[in-house]
Amino acid sequence: MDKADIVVIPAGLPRKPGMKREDLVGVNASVACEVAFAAREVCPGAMLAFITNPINVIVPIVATILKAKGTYDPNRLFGVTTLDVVRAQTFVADILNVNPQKVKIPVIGGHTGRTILPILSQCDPPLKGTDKEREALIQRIQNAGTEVVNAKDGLGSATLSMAYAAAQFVSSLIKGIKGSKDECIVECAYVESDVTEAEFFATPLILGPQGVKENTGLPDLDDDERQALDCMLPILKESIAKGIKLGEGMMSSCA
Ligand SMILES: NC(=O)c1ccc[n+]([C@@H]2O[C@H](COP(=O)([O-])OP(=O)(O)OC[C@H]3O[C@@H](n4cnc5c(N)ncnc54)[C@H](O)[C@@H]3O)[C@@H](O)[C@H]2O)c1
Ligand SMILES: O=C(O)C[C@H](O)C(=O)O
Repeated sequence: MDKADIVVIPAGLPRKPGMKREDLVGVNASVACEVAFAAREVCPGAMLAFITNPINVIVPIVATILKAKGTYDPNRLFGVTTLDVVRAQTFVADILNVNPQKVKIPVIGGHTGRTILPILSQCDPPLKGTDKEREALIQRIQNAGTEVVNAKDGLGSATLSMAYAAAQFVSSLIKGIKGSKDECIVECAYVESDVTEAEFFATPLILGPQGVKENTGLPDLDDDERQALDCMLPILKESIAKGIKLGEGMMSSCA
């Protein structure tokens, strides 16, 4: 890790069938801040990309600790939510019978249950379908992680698809660092944000040499999506408050 520009953190316990991602916070919070502290010792200024669950809580924990230590840069701390986008692309591509890599679809919010909000109204190519079909698709995207955890029956969570998603996200971070003038590098990720009343929130981000170059904000939303956003915000805010409180409590144990 010495002098690394990017540190990707996949360490931690995966859930077992019947568990929620938040059930992992007791064990994984300490993993997250130990790794973050080590990274700050040997590669201050590195971009930190956390895969460790529960993302919605882990990122606020790490931000709180780093803030207190004076080493926090909100543009360089990411919760990796790329897998939600990859899933949305894949399931939409199945329906449209197109190459998943050609599907563009923002997924906003956080990384669990209803906080995962795929914005189907902005899908390119456009997606048609009844309200019932759209609702089923949204639920499939939101529950895909649980589907894998159940299928693996105690042997872990999504591995290959996560590796693919992480490779895509990190490639984009690298392209951003290299500062390609001709290319606008955009990825959704869970970062500190003032886009909604949730202090951390995933939206499409333009990446550059310093990490987040620009937060593009909320995509256009239809009425159902706006309602889903309103429903998700209290859930997300509760997780964030929990993360901040845990982060404050963990300062001495992680140092
Ligand atoms: N963000 C996402 O979309 C996403 C997707 C998949 C998995 N995850 C999360 O990633 C984490 C890992 O999941 P997995 O399925 O790869 O689990 P896994 O058990 O296959 O791998 C976890 C690895 O972390 C290591 N580890 C555990 N505690 C550690 C510590 N204290 N220090 C260093 N290494 C440690 C283990 O030795 C193991 O190699 C879980 O928290 C899981 O929920 C997130
Ligand atoms: O679902 C999990 O526990 C792992 C990961 O968050 C996923 O979405 O696959």
